[in-house]
Amino acid sequence: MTSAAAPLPRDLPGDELLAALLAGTTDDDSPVTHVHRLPVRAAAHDGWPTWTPPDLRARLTARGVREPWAHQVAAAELAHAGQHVVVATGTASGKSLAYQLPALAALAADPRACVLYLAPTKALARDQLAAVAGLAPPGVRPAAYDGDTPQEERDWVRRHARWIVTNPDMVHRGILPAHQRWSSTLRRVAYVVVDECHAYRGVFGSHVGHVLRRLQRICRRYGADPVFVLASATVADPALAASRLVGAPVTAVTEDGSPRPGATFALWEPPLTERTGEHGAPLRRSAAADAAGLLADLVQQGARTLAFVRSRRSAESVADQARRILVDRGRGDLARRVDSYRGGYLPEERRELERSLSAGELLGVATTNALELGIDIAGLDAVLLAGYPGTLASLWQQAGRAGRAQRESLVVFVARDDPLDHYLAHHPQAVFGRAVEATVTDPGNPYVLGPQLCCAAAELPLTDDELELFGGPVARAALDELVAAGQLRRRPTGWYWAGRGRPDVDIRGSGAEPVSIVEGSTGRLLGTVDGDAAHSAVHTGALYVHRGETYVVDELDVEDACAAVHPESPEWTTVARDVTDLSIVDVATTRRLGTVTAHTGTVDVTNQVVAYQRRRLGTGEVLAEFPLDLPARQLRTRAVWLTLDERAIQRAEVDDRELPGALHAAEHAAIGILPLLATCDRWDLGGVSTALHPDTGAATIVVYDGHPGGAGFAERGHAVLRRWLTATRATVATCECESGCPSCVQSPKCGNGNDPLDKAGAVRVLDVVLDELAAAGDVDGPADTPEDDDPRGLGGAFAQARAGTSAAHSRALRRRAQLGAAPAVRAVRRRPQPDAADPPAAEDDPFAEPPEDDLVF
Ligand SMILES: Nc1ncnc2c1ncn2[C@@H]1O[C@H](COP(=O)(O)OP(=O)(O)OP(=O)(O)O)[C@@H](O)[C@H]1O
Repeated sequence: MTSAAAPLPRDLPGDELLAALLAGTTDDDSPVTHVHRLPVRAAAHDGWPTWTPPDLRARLTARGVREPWAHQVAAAELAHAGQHVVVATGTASGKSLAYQLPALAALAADPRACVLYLAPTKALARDQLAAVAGLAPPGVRPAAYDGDTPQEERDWVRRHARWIVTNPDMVHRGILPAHQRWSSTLRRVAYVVVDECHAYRGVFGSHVGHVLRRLQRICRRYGADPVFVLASATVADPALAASRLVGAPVTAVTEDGSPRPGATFALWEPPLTERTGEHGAPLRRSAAADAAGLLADLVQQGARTLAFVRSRRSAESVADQARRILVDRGRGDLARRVDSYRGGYLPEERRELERSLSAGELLGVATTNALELGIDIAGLDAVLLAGYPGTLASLWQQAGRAGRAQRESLVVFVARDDPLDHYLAHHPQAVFGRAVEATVTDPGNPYVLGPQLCCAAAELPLTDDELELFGGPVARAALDELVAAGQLRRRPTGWYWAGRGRPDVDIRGSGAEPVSIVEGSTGRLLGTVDGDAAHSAVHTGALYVHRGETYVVDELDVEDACAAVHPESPEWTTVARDVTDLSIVDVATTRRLGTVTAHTGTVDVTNQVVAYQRRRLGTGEVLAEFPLDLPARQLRTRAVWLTLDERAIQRAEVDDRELPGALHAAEHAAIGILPLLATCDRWDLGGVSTALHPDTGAATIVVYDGHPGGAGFAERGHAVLRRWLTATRATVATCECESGCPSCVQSPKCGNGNDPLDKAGAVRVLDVVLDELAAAGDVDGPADTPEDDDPRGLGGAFAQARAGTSAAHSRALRRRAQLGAAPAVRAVRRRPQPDAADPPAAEDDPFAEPPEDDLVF
């Protein structure tokens, strides 16, 4: 045991740190599946643009920026020349300077000019505010206008600030609806900065795309034509993604001129243990447990380390476990230098944690992704990622926090017991040889477009010549429908909002009202749960975890959107059981591949949470099951589905008894893998598989977007079907478990309790589908060409998918118009219980509770 005051080893390079972590393990029992070296990159400088104000240059030089890097100059020159630009260079590559230079120069040249800066997180907003305050001359008066800005300060910000730090939510709810009051600012906006633009994806991203279009429209009406500067360290095909986000051509600057220190990057998979879970499946040691051990080891090596985890609760428990390990080793002195960081801490607590980590007083911090974006903490010795953070973009963002000027750092990705993590641990090329996933947004989604057009019309009547900005023909079809539904009125001068008050549009949610969690005995509001997840997460009897504390739900009142809870720490957890029915509304695309057919289209999903199980903590043993009486919920969305005819099933050699389990297992694994190719999480997706679907008359596997109207994920899956299913098959086939486990075919959110599942059958079914794809000469757009990993390839495939989507949405809109404005959802009765002759549909439920994203406001 080391003595309490033992000196720490210092400044070990990444490969030596890794060797220290692995000391005592043999090659056979090493959890490391791959080691990758990221090379050092030298800096490329360029001269200051001639238009740089001398005092700005002096202030930057005083802060250590003696000469700008080449990409900063390239982006700044484009923006200065009036072109929309996206800076897509690495983490901590000085992207801020790329927009600060032209924007502060514009403010210096025109004492009336203003800048709107949009950030996806409060932490980043505050960080940027402080940075600009240090650079801007006094007349600029940078200020924040967000949910935390006191009412009395808001008027001041509107009247006096010339650099306004805000977010898309405030633009949507605060600025645009009150544009008359904001007119003196809006007519002077020279630049709109959209920082960390990859954060705007899926349904939220599609809404943000429209908020930016609305902003442009209103600015133009007041005579301003702002230049958009976007920034992201991790966005695939940045020009395409940024153009889609702002609705105008954007030029990308991607050549990174900043110096990069090298790193050793290890992939790590915790071993299988003796423990078993559902249906006796073997379980791996948890990623959190391994991360806590590694954090303690690294702290003991004197390495300043961040451990990224996937929930707030985990941040605290990993820090706690690491401290306990250090105390057990007699290093109480080091245990005091380990802490946790997450959203929900007071701002001053967070600032203090950031400061002490930067200063080296803290050596180890377990954090949620709250520390992922933009906060200028770099120069760390090591970063641990406990579980895949959901996107490759986030993985690189988090990994980028490690990196010291002189010595190479260490990054360790610790895989969780889940198909995607398992796949990545065994397919290094999927981490290191691949561009980040396409940032999928779909501004044509009728559930986004319609409400957004209402907002626009309520701000100022929409005119014919503005429709192009909102999607052209798709927007016109949506307007016709809104007029038919009485929400808008068509007049010779444009489309007018006909409703009362303002349209109430939530750009972050699906529209479902959030459910309040209230402590019954005190009436204290603990927090809220997303309305979509509420039935699964806070049904009566559910175990609910809030900031590390456990509560049991006494009653969920659906009408009042309120769950009453009491504190309790039982030895069990709860898992909701649900039933899902899916009916096909219309088919947008059909690809016949011999005995298999692939489709995309619109589906109606009806989901009902019908019961819950109590399961023993640790073992997962089912202790009891209780019925629930909750209403069914309905979702009209987009899906991709495969049908297999009799010949395909015969070739796969699955009999009637095996077929439901084979399809169900393939569906689970496919859902687990799709986030590899689209910026979504498995919790954004749902699925249904059945040996005989009434709408297709065949064995069917459906994967659908868990958001009303879809978010582009299903179409993305269809566009890259071959790569998606190849990776799915590899995940299932290479998993060392015998008959299915959480690393391959079990799903944490399966409404059927992961029953039935047939792992071997799934591989054979996927083989047949892949054979048919190959025989049909099917390629995933440009993505299966030799430049398979080229981000432009992904973009090309996406562009194709988008073209299909718009047409499909027009059809969906027409169809909805025929059905009447309110989407008529066909309720389908649940099929009978398992039976070889009439097997049930097995589903994966997107309504279940997702992991936490700590990024958002
Ligand atoms: N040309 C330069 N020369 C030296 N240092 C620079 C230069 N440009 C920026 N820096 C420094 O690099 C650090 C990172 O800059 P910045 O935070 O702008 O990077 P970023 O790309 O926005 O980071 P993130 O990926 O976290 O958003 C800062 O400390 C900044 O002062």
